[in-house]
Amino acid sequence: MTRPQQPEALLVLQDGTVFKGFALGKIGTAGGEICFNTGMTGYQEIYTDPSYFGQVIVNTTSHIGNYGIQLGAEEESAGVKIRGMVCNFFSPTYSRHLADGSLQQYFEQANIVGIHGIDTRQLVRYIRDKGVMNCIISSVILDPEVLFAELSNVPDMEGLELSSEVSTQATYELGEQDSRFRVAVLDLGVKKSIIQSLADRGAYCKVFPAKTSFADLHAFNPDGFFISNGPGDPAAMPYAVETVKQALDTEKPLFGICLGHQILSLASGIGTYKMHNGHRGLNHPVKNLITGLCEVTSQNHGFAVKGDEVMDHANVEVTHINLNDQTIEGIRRKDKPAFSVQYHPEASPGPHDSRYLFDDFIKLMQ
Ligand SMILES: NC(=O)CC[C@H](N)C(=O)O
Repeated sequence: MTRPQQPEALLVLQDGTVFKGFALGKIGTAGGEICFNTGMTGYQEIYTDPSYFGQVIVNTTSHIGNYGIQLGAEEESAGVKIRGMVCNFFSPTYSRHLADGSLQQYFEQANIVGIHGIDTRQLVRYIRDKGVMNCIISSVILDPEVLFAELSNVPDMEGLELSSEVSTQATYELGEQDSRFRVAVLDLGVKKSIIQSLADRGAYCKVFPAKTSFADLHAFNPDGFFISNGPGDPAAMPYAVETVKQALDTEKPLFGICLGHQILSLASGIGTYKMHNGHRGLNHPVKNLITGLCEVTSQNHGFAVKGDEVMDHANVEVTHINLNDQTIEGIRRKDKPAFSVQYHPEASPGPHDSRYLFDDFIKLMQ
């Protein structure tokens, strides 16, 4: 079978390594932090997850685009949040009768630049060994040296505050108004399926912009606080740390996911650090140290909380650890009704092993 002529594209890494491939999505140039996700499915949920804002995603699954896209149902936020995409085989056509369109059109409309025809096994092994770095993709600048020079304009993820760029601008509500539980959701880049998981369990959620003051959250008279996932470096978010500190003082239940877990840790005096490579995929094994059971989890994070500082903390205990690298995956406060996990119990996409955490939060509010 002969393929139609495709526009060429280049991927250049921060250390100067060049990969050649073909353009997908919009013709253009895009740079960001290069991250790989090993999930076998759920590409649209990944691309619309606000936690990926500013990042170029390498999908290690070799076929991308083949089941098209669905508007609404498979979107974790209003529109695509990633900066760019890299894959092996990109399918411009799709076969699924429920799809609303092709991934190619979806990316074109969202101005997303991508590259395919890349040996993603080679690329992932490379960045796995060298560690996380920035990259740039282009289907218009095809001189590697010129493109490499453009890379210096891509900001470093470390120290970058991004939540306020993806958070809601105005408050909104979800769930039944006369519900037994009112939850104040601090939106640091929240995924839709997380708010839905709370609403499905009978919580009436009011979602607040990232930089909302504690006083405004408190004015909603919530039964509990939820601190969401989101992009960027948690250490660059003193405003959210301050809000969480004040929320803890109320002695009301507080639950954090991913970035929310990192913010709860910072508010408890535990530091965070940038990992050599993040955890991004659907099959990360986590051990629950309270029950002794293992969970298969969905993950997406590039920062983590400092293990030794958790261990030494008088009022914080480790509840979950990652069985691949022993990093901290969950904590709880001994002196407050507050807990958090580094991974994604809403698991959209992903396994459902960890959904009990939403039930635990509801029970704490009872
Ligand atoms: N999914 C998230 O909330 C990610 C948190 C944070 N931005 C990190 O990369 O570690």
